[in-house]
Amino acid sequence: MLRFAPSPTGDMHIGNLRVALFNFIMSKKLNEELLIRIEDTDKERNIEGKDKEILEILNLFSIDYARVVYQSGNLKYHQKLAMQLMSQKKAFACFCSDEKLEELREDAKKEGKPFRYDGFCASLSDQAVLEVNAPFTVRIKKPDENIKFTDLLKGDFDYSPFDVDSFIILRHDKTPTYNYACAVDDMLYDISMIIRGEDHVSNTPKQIHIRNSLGYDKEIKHVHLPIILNAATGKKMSKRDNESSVKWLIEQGFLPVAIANYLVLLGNKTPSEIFTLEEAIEWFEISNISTSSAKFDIDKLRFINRKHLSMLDDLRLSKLLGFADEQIGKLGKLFLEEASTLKEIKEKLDLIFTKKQSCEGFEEETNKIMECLKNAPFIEDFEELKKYITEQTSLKGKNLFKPLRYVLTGRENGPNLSDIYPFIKNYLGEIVK
Ligand SMILES: Nc1ncnc2c1ncn2[C@@H]1O[C@H](COP(=O)(O)OP(=O)(O)OP(=O)(O)O)[C@@H](O)[C@H]1O
Repeated sequence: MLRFAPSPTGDMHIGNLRVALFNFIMSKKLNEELLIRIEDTDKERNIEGKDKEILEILNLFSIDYARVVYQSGNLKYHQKLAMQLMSQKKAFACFCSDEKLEELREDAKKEGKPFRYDGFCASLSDQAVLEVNAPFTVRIKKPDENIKFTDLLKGDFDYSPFDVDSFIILRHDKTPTYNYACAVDDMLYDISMIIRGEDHVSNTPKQIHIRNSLGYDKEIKHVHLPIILNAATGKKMSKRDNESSVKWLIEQGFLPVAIANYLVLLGNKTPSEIFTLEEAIEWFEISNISTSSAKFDIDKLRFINRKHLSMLDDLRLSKLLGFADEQIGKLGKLFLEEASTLKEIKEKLDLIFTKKQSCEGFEEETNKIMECLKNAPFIEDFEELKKYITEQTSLKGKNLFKPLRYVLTGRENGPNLSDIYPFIKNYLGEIVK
């Protein structure tokens, strides 16, 4: 089983989505199930409703999963297994106060060394532990040997016991810390491959050490994907960045298929530039992913979105634009030279259908054309339409074309009227109302 494990701490961004997509693709390739695990143990950072939003986004992208679990639901296992570790002397009660730990941190800083726990409580006798009447955390003992693992993308890693340290697994309130809950859950759900962002590389030896200590010997494969950076700030994308939020991109009119295409293409060797997820499942290889971080390039996404919009079925596009007429889908595609999203196409359509004022400098001509069209019979062809208006109004040349374009499209430039007309001829009454 594979897993995608988001925290419900903000809007899902495209860095998170890329991880979800790669897990989905690999679950299909390996013919294994995908688990969604909502990592909600850090109560203070959780935001109400974000879990539901994440699941809605996964559905929108057709990322199908076998089940959803909430990490907080496994508290009893986290605690039970911590007791097991304590009884086996692989973990110990730590009574060190926050103040003392802060002092150790300060000392390490002064010496230019990384902070490590000094091991004081590791050697307390059982009797001493029983006699101390103070709150305690549970720490796992650091490993005796180096923790090694191979990342399928980044190669071999080797961490000394000093790197791993004796770290807290249960807090004072006996809730699990991030690494502990994560390691236990990956074991409980029989996860075979962990695909996540490289911000988790340093967590991996700790999580392996926890499972080793619990006697779990099934090897889990690891893939740490490069981080996607915010193009403007050059920093790791965060759930607080609006313009990388998946919700925002969808609201702007980017198609899920295009966003997925962009995210799989980004920093990857692919046989073509434009593809669907189903196609990507055919040829996807972890080893083709670049190990360097990538910047989110919205212009590239706009280009890919245009391509997917142009490939959409006309009726489907029209429905996405709020109509149910394939002619409107065809019309929408005409605007793809200048529009890249559903929202931008919709803006052009709105200009056609909203009530017009008057074309500047051609007020009289505009009125004449409007009146003429209001009384016109149904005209099939644009050449005939021009002829008809000229016959009725004597307008021609610039005096005909400028106001006519304005009357039909609500603007002074854009695709050829002869290209637009076939798709709007059925709506003429509405357009000149
Ligand atoms: N900028 C990023 N690029 C690529 N992957 C990322 C990025 N940020 C997070 N991830 C990955 O997204 C997955 C879900 O993580 P999580 O929900 O904790 O997101 P987060 O953005 O790190 O959240 P928070 O900012 O609240 O810690 C993890 O596998 C994480 O490694």
